[in-house]
Amino acid sequence: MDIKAIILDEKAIQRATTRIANEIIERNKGTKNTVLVGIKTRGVPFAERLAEKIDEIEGDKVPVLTLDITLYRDDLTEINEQPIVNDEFHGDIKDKTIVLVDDVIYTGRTVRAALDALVDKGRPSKVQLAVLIDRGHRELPIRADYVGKNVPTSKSEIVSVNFKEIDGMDRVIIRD
Ligand SMILES: O=P(O)(O)OC[C@H]1O[C@H](OP(=O)(O)OP(=O)(O)O)[C@H](O)[C@@H]1O
Ligand SMILES: O=c1cc[nH]c(=O)[nH]1
Repeated sequence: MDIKAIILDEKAIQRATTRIANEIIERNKGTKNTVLVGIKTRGVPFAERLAEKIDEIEGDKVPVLTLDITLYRDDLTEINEQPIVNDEFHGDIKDKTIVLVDDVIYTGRTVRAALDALVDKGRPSKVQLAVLIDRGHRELPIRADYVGKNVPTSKSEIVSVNFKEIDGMDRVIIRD
């Protein structure tokens, strides 16, 4: 694995997380009716970190739910197979403000599948999207409301987000 660049280090991830947590609070004038929904795999620890930050800032414990979407797409190829959604989601989202959380947005297909899964579970009052990295190359008309960092990439590159909870370290790298 050739690391071409370290885009964010641990401190930078912390700063981006704090900023997004503040933006979520500001945009929604608090977080009273808010539920964070982390998209597996790394959307989940990111959502948990955002919830922790929101609690620190607002003293408000927002629920974190987990959405399990398994992609059968190899990010290195141009094959665009549809994500498979596994039904592991337990929580009431009716009339809630949902913030979908993922580590990376690329084609947008994962988020589209997550939106489909979500509306099957109930009718949220609104859905917003938070990502740590937007690497461009969208194939669907989907954009994030909260972005840690926009990273211009070529299609052949891969952005890897590493979180301590899963990978033993915090960093975001670009590799070939
Ligand atoms: O916008 P898209 O083109 O759908 O790509 C973004 C998705 O790709 C990554 O997931 P990955 O498939 O690597 O699964 P993982 O998170 O379980 O590792 C990332 O975590 C996003 O969920
Ligand atoms: O480069 C990419 C593309 C999709 N998802 C990732 O996590 N990285």
